[in-house]
Amino acid sequence: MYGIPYSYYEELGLRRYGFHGTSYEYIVTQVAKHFEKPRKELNIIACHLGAGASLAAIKNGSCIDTTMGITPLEGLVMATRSGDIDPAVFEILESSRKMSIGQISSVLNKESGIYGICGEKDMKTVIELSEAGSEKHTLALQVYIHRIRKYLGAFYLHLGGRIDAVVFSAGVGERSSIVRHMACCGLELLGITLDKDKNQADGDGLREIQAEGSRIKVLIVPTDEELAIAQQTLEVVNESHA
Ligand SMILES: Nc1ncnc2c1ncn2[C@@H]1O[C@H](COP(=O)(O)OP(=O)(O)O)[C@@H](O)[C@H]1O
Ligand SMILES: CC(=O)OP(=O)(O)O
Ligand SMILES: [Mg+2]
Repeated sequence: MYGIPYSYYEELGLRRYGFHGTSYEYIVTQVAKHFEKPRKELNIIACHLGAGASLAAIKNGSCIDTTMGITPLEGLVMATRSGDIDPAVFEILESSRKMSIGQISSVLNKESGIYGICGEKDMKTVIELSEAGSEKHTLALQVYIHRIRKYLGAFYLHLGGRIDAVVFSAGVGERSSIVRHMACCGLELLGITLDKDKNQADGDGLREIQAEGSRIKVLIVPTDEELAIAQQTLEVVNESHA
């Protein structure tokens, strides 16, 4: 729920909703298989970090919280989306820049996020330029990571720390060892420790990258939303013929 008048929920269906459900469904299935555990017993924090990005807290195999809202604009700082922002920004831009709601909304969706901060939306390039010493690109990367960690902490508490795994998925989550390292850095006391070499190693398929002795596993799970859609479609078709 949003903390706004209840009638908006009743009359307009205005509530938090969430996205990337197809990817999370696929991830839960893969992780349950990997741990040979019933999915009803699986607690994970899943990080779907693509151009659009979100985190999901998954308890007993079901999502109990996610960072996107009624639209994909809420939550993490993404490639071009701002993520969480004070709604007062609308009023400020409307009065100072004479922008319409539609124009502001378009800027927050298409010209904000890491692109808004540093002028580059491809995370691979942002990291390269940051490593080459660009302050703007370093700032964008730090803001991006800061928001991921904020929700990682929140979801850790939602799950009472009883977590089987933190999962990284989608373009950035699967391919960027630096983002994974920055997201998990200093979390040893929470039971999350990455293995430096495993995190940096090339590979494909589901793999574990936590250090030995890390209470919580850290996984890379290549997501496959197309396959998940095909499988779910097949289930529906089979059910309707049953
Ligand atoms: N090696 C890499 N390091 C960092 N980011 C990467 C790497 N490879 C791809 N990406 C990033 O992954 C993102 C795209 O992820 P993807 O899940 O394919 O996106 P979409 O949300 O469009 O489905 C892009 O921002 C791209 O820069
Ligand atoms: C919801 C969303 O933004 O998805 P993606 O960017 O992964 O296409
Ligand atoms: Mg995607």
